[in-house]
Amino acid sequence: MINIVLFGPPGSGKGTQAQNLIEKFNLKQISTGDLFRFNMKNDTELGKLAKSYIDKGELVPDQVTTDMLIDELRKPTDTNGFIFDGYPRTVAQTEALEKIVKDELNDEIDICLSLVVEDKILVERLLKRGETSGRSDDSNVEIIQNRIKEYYTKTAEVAELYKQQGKYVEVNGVGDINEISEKLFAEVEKVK
Ligand SMILES: Nc1ncnc2c1ncn2[C@@H]1O[C@H](COP(=O)(O)OP(=O)(O)O)[C@@H](O)[C@H]1O
Ligand SMILES: [Mg+2]
Repeated sequence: MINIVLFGPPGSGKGTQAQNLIEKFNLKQISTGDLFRFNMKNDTELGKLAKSYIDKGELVPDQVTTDMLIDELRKPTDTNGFIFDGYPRTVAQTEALEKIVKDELNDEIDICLSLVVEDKILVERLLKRGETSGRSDDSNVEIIQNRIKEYYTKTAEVAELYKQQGKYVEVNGVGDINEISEKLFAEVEKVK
């Protein structure tokens, strides 16, 4: 089993790179953002709750997000491992994930791959994605700025925890998508 945390600010390319990692290593992606969007589209109770945060560019509370992640992880699947995309986003979630992976998979996180992209490029990418994604949180600059602010105030410190464990690797997220993937593949190969 190989378990990867894909880390980085909104728009850094986590979703894009997760697709390539899945194909390369036969992994299952667990994207908390995608799971919330699925629930919002289907207008579930969870979706309605999530929407009240996501539309403002805020993080959904830890407990709600973690419960949803556990449900997803418990679904039977034939996989070589997991890519966690968009989770953990807080210190509490990082601690929760360590416990979940141990309890549910009898395993641990092998590596935290962090995509580094400057803010100006993030905003450009997210506005462009908003033209076609229909995502309410990509629709205007204020919401996007708030998401980036949430990242720096609540999420960036997650990196420190993985650094302390010697599991943190930064990769430049600007440039050709396949070249970035190759760099990520090489880092995964080292811990596989
Ligand atoms: N290396 C890259 N170069 C240019 N654009 C990119 C790159 N990686 C991703 N993008 C674009 O940036 C936007 C955000 O990417 P995405 O993978 O959805 O990021 P995240 O999941 O981290 O929010 C998308 O529109 C995507 O097409
Ligand atoms: Mg994403």
